[in-house]
Amino acid sequence: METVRLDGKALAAKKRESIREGVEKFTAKSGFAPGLAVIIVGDNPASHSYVRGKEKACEKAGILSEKQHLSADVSEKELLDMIGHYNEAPHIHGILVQLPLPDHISESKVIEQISADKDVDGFHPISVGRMVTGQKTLLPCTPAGIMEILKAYDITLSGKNAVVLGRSNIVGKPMAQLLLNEHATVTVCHSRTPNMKDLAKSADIVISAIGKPGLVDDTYIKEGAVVIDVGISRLEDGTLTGDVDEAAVQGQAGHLTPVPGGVGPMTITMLLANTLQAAEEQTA
Ligand SMILES: NC(=O)C1=CN([C@@H]2O[C@H](COP(=O)(O)OP(=O)(O)OC[C@H]3O[C@@H](n4cnc5c(N)ncnc54)[C@H](OP(=O)(O)O)[C@@H]3O)[C@@H](O)[C@H]2O)C=CC1
Ligand SMILES: Nc1nc(=O)c2c([nH]1)NC[C@@H]1CN(c3ccc(C(=O)N[C@@H](CCC(=O)O)C(=O)O)cc3)C=[N+]21
Repeated sequence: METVRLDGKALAAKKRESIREGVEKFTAKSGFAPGLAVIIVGDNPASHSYVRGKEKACEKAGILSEKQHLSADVSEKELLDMIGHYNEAPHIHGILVQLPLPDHISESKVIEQISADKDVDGFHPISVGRMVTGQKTLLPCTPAGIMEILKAYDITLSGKNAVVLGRSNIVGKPMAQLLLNEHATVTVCHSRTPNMKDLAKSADIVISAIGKPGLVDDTYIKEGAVVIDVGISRLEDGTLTGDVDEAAVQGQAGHLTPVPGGVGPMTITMLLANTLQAAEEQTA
């Protein structure tokens, strides 16, 4: 069978245009632009490259972005104080602290310090609680972006078997929850799952968020299944690659997101959407 490529990049371009129009209306009405504070700690090149991508996207959408670069040995208190400052800043509607953080800083303390109203990553326990109970909230960008891809390609979720590979707080767990909210039957696999391949092979939808290049080949995929590749790894030659062995699943999968050009561009798009949503809610 022909594998349909799920073009996250093209969908992201379309959505960003409509977000740009929403931002323009917001700015005309309120007299100020939506504002995003991005805090990055340390000198991890991958993190800096993602943050550059976010800033560029904000600029194109008309969102004000304010970057704070802290050194890797900054104290936890200093970071918490900076977040406290942005919680009170009227020109900032969204706060993002780029992960991972250095080991001496508690990720959960930092996330809880962000005001839930400004939690554009959707990682705060209040946001997570609202998501789990099906209330309106700011949703985590990567899983929300994947839901938009599935919707844009009319992929039915209700009654389908979905298998999520990975159980991180930022991708795997919220992904499973959003699929469940749309009435899929969801299985979550992780490093202690003995029969991950069999579980994946039985699924209508496989979402891989592990970070192991090429792990998912045709032996994991049922004929016609929808395959979403969240993984991003940089190979020695500098190229980016996903968890899915694209050549192996070609012709076996019904649908497949490429890496790059699949989930990644939609993650940034949902960050823009969340920042606009947060600004609208804070000024309503
Ligand atoms: N496209 C995008 O927008 C984004 C992409 N990413 C990418 O997605 C990938 C996952 O990110 P993230 O969730 O933050 O990663 P984490 O490292 O936090 O989580 C990885 C998960 O994979 C599981 N795992 C690791 N090895 C195996 C294995 N051999 N078999 C089964 N399960 C395994 C781990 O299990 P356990 O819990 O038992 O340790 C864990 O649950 C990375 O490549 C990351 O770069 C991340 C965010 C956004
Ligand atoms: N607080 C926080 N929020 C995050 O959302 C967050 C984070 N920390 N830490 C790291 C991960 C990773 N992440 C990506 C965002 C965009 C692309 C992306 O745009 N990828 C492009 C390629 C980009 C390139 O060429 O470098 C693509 O897949 O096509 C990828 C990964 C967000 N994350």
